[in-house]
Amino acid sequence: MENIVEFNNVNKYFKDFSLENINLQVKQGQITGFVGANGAGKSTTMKLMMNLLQPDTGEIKVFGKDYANHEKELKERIGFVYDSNVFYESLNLKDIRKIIGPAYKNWSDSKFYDYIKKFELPLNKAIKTFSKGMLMKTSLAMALSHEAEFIMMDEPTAGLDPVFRRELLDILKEMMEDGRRTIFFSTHITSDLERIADNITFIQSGKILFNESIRDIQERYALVKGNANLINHDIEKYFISMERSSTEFQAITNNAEEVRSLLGDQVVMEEASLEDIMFYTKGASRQYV
Ligand SMILES: Nc1ncnc2c1ncn2[C@@H]1O[C@H](COP(=O)(O)OP(=O)(O)OP(=O)(O)O)[C@@H](O)[C@H]1O
Repeated sequence: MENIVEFNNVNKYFKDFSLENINLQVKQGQITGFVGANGAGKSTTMKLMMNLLQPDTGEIKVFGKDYANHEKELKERIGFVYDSNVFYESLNLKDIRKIIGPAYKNWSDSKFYDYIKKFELPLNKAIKTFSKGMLMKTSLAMALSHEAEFIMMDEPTAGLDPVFRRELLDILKEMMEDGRRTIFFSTHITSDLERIADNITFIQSGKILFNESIRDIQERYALVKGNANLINHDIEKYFISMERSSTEFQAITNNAEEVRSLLGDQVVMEEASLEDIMFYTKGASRQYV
């Protein structure tokens, strides 16, 4: 499978924060969810992906090409979807089409009008009257109208009501059906990931903790429960977090296969939710990752 984005040993230093040695691949034809706590470095990583920031060291390639020599082509192929209004507030969608359309080689007016209709957006109303969800759909319609193959979104569902959120996720899923597009989006909402993501990239304090398919993550991690007398140093090293009383323990492992082979029927193993995995991995990362 082709990588749409590749970060190779990327470092970016700010005064009080740095992205450290980022190695990251975004796979073609898939939806990757980008998660991490507030301030972990998600927006900074996405700005690097769009060339709004440049790395201090390391290499970034998009569609196998660098920005230094292919900026215009890459910008044509990428759609950045956001929920804030970057246009004059009094403009409507018809005005915006006239400004944005000519900027893109592959712009299609008919696609634009199709999406506006599909997303039930008003053509003649000023943008300042749009809700957050409508702005998100506007931005998505723009990206799809210039045939963006790689769609990047910074927290697309934050602040949307549950009905609208599900509608937007369904639109994203539908967009993926012809297999030509790739989506990379940041979110704090794990149910969004469970609904649509194929892969998860997890960043913490400027470092990537994992970048894997959801299926692999769910196979690798498990909740383990059992009698406290089963715990010894050899077992404990497979746990990224553990709570223990004098009689029982409950732990989370990132090596379910090994724990199963060591403890088998003596313990109960259950699927860990993404929320559990992120919560416990975060706490454990200083020690184990
Ligand atoms: N231009 C800049 N100059 C200096 N520091 C910066 C700059 N941009 C971001 N930072 C710092 O980098 C850190 C990471 O910020 P970033 O916006 O990438 O996090 P995030 O994961 O997107 O957070 P959130 O989920 O809250 O949006 C923060 O501590 C922020 O203050």
